[in-house]
Amino acid sequence: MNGAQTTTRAAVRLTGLRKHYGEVRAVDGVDLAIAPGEVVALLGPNGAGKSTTVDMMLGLTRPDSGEVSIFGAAPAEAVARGAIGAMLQGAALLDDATVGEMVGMIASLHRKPMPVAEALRRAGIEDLANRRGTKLSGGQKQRVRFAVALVSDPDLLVLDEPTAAMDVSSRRDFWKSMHAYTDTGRTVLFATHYLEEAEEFADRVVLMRAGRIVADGSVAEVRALASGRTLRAVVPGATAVEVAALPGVTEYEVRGGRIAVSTRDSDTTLRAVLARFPDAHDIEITAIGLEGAFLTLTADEENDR
Ligand SMILES: Nc1ncnc2c1ncn2[C@@H]1O[C@H](COP(=O)(O)OP(=O)(O)OP(=O)(O)O)[C@@H](O)[C@H]1O
Repeated sequence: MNGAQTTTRAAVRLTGLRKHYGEVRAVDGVDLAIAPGEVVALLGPNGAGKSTTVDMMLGLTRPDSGEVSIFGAAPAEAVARGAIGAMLQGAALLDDATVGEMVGMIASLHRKPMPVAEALRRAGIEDLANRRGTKLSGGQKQRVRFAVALVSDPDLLVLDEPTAAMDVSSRRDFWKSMHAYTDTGRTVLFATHYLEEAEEFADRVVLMRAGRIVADGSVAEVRALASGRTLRAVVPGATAVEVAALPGVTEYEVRGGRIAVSTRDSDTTLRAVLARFPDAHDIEITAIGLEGAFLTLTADEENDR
């Protein structure tokens, strides 16, 4: 865990980052180092502090305390150098300009942009080059924002919920283009609500809750933090007291002859179920997924504020 903390020159290094809004501790002491080439998913429930963290990384919000370093420089400098490409939630697009003009305008602000046609191709919107901002669907606008993020040919891409408003097939295409980009060794940090996107596309998952990082590691590591299995079975006549007494059980539910238990040791629990309830049938054991880990690790956030 935190393997990247030891690298000498991190792509991103956040140290003791804090941002409070009155009573709300939007970001409450975040330390994070991302090594060049890593693809990191920033996960967390609504209000966890993801967007505030991203805004501070980009120099859009000034931290109350702590530091942000992007390839060893302050955010404003990294942005001016074209080292960061950002795709923000609902970033404004120009209604009267065409897609090609918009991406071209951003390209002209940078010293070494990639050709506009290439940015459009990478974002999968070559066919929209002449379309005006007002005529774009929500998902198409997202791709235009992606092209804008790419056109400076940045080493670090920061994406806040990039696939919001995209349908399933656009989402798949988006991640395909993203892969093509990360295969060239670029660093990516993306905030998302989609656990499957984190599982599928990130090398590393950083889980935030109430302004803090509560888990950081590979998908498998984060999943293991909330390790355990769920055992479900039809067990005629089982009572709550009997089920609660089964070995290994941490949580249980008994309803209409069906039991569902969370267990630390599913082998032992299963043996006990079969010994005590020979009529048990339709037995199913499932591993806790990233979703289970997410729910466990982000539970009780209201109590933390
Ligand atoms: N400008 C602001 N003024 C006051 N409070 C703010 C401001 N920006 C964010 N907050 C609060 O800070 C907390 C963290 O918000 P933030 O947008 O960073 O969370 P998030 O993890 O990105 O959430 P979401 O998944 O809903 O986008 C929330 O409680 C939010 O209401």
